[in-house]
Parts: sequence; C-alpha cells; structure tokens
Amino acid sequence: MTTRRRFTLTQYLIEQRRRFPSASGDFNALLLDVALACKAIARTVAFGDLGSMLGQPAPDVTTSVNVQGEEQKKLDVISNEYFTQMTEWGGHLAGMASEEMDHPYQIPATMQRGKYMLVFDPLDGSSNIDVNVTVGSIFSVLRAPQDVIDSGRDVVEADFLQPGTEQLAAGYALYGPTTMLVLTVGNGVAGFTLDPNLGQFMLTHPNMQIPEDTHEFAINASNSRFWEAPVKRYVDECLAGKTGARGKDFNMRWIASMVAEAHRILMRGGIFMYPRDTKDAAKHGRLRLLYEANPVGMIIEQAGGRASTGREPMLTVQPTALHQRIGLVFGSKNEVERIERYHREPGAYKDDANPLFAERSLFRD
Ligand SMILES: O=P(O)(O)OC[C@H]1O[C@](O)(COP(=O)(O)O)[C@@H](O)[C@@H]1O
Ligand SMILES: [Mg+2]
Ligand SMILES: [Mg+2]
Repeated sequence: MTTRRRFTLTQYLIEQRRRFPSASGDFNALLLDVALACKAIARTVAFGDLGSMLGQPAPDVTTSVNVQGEEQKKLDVISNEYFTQMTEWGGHLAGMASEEMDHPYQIPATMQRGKYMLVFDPLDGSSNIDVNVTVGSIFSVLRAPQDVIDSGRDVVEADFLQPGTEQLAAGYALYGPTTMLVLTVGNGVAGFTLDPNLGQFMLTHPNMQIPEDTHEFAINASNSRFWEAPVKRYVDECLAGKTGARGKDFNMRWIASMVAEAHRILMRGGIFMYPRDTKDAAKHGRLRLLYEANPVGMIIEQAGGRASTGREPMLTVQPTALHQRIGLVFGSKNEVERIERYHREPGAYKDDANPLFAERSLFRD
C-alpha cells in the first residue's frame, strides 16, 4: 500500500523559503506563531457554549464596544489575545494592529522586537458565533519601516498605512466544519486543513485558482436602497437572469462572514460585494481596508481573481487611517472587471430616476 505524501504547513513554508536563500527564518516562524493562534481560536470556537460549562468564558457574551462602535463578543476579545500572546514573544514583530484594538499594539519592552508588523481581524463574522455558523480570522504581514527596525522605537499608526501591494503575506483561518488555513506568501495560494489528530495544518489545496467567470454573487440586499447606480445596475442584471442583458441565470449567497464568502469564491468562483454606499455619510463602506480588504485582496489576486473598490484596484489604495473602511468588490476576474466598467460609465444606467432601472429593479424603493 502506498501512502500519499502530504506536506505540513511547516514543510510548505520551508519549501517557499528556498526562493530566498538569505532569509533568516523569522518570517516562517512568525507565520507558524499565527497558525498556532488560529489553532487555539479554532479549539475555543469548537467548544462553543460547552466551554463555559468547562470553566471557559461563554463565547457569545457581549463584553464591550470597540473603537468602531461595534459590540465586541467575548470571543472577539479572546481571539485578539490569542493573536497577541502567541506572536509577540518570538522577536519577529515590531508591532501589531487589530480590529479590536483602538491603537497599535506595542511589543513589550522586555521582549525582543523584530522587522515585521502583523495586522489582523481576530474574528471575522462574529455575529455568526451565536448561531453556529462559520467564522474566521484574517491577517496580513507588512515590513516595518526601516527606522522602526533600526531604532526599535514604538510603532505608530502611520507605520501601518501601507498600500496592499506592500503586503509580504496574507491569510485567513476558517472555523467551519473543518478548520482551514489559507495562505499566500506572494507565490500563489495554498490551503491547509487542520488534522485534529496531529494538531497540524496539512496541505490539502495547493495552488488554489479562481475561475474567471461565475454565476454566483453575494451582497447584502437589504442595503439596496443605499447602493450607487453601477452596483444597482450589476445586481439588477444578475436578477434579470436569462431574460436580461446577461443572458444567464445567477444564484445568490450571503453568509455574513466575509471570510467564509472569500473561501467559497476561492473554491468555486463567484463575486462578493460590500460596496461603498450612502447608508452612512461618515463611512465609505462597511469593511476595513487594512485587515479585511487588503489581505483578502492579496489572496484573491494571487489566485487569479481580482479585488477592487469598484473604482480602483484595492491593493493600490493608499490607506489614511488604521481602521479605515472601504467599498470592496472581489472574486472572479471578469465579473469584477465588469463592475469596474459600470463605475466608469455610470451615465449608461443612472439611478432610480432612470426609467429602465425603475421598471426592472426588484429592489426598487
Ligand atoms: O450582514 P451585514 O450585517 O451587512 O455584515 C456582514 C459583514 O460584517 C462582517 O462580519 C464584519 O466583520 P467583523 O465580524 O469582524 O466585524 C463581515 O465579515 C461581513 O461581510
Ligand atoms: Mg471582520
Ligand atoms: Mg472581527
């Protein structure tokens, strides 16, 4: 009997490092620390309410409100702690930033500081915890500015304001029926499944690729009255199906965990939209640029898909704030390019005042 050779995450990272013979190993060590944090979160998530019976905190209890005015579940806070505690000690990081922390996190002075910065959403889709639906963690690795590396000074917000093109690695963990880690170090995308017996992430999805075309879209349709005309046009055409401009039927999905939607799209194609809208004039979208849109954007593009604001490629956006929100469209390349085209020609399908739209829109006010 022959056993099929399986790579662990560690072996995959060693293999990737061969491309950089002078690499110190810090980068790989950091990613393994992140993977350890994800395993710890996966275990806490899997215990669910049983955890509290066994003396652990109940994951669905709301504790406080974060900098963005959103309620923090206990599991948001616990996951944030797993990330900081399991990555701060290794000497690889100059600092961190997270959805759940108002300001950059400083590596304690008693610990060695390194050359990378970790940015993360410790638990994405946390409103789904109470209903036992897939959640995940999203992370991005940046290089610290040279003066931070040289001086070992505290990191400040401005150090993190790097466009997505500067990301050295990005990934997400998925806490669903199986626990998975999906990772790019800038050389394609690989997916690993957690073997609970070994406690190891095993390479199960090498070289993930997104089909260029799709008939599946994901958007929170309850926001339709706030959408801009190009998005209304796109969704309306999808809904019109075979009888409309697209000449084919579409299917719709909405999990309310962006990380789970990203995974579905990586596995079988599709398009996800949380576009800029007019719901709240103070917010240019729902999702966060540095720890949601950019890492997912890098993964999607490394898998042959496309990520965009609708107006410009996501990864070229110059961030202006740590917790900046942005309109996000990603997925199968041809569909994202179509939406970008609709943004360039808004006059072709104005808004609700446009008689054509008003007649055909299923989401009309
Ligand atoms: O369905 P809604 O309420 O529009 O929002 C869902 C979106 O909010 C998010 O859950 C935001 O992430 P957090 O749980 O990290 O705040 C996304 O994953 C998801 O796409
Ligand atoms: Mg999130
Ligand atoms: Mg979150």
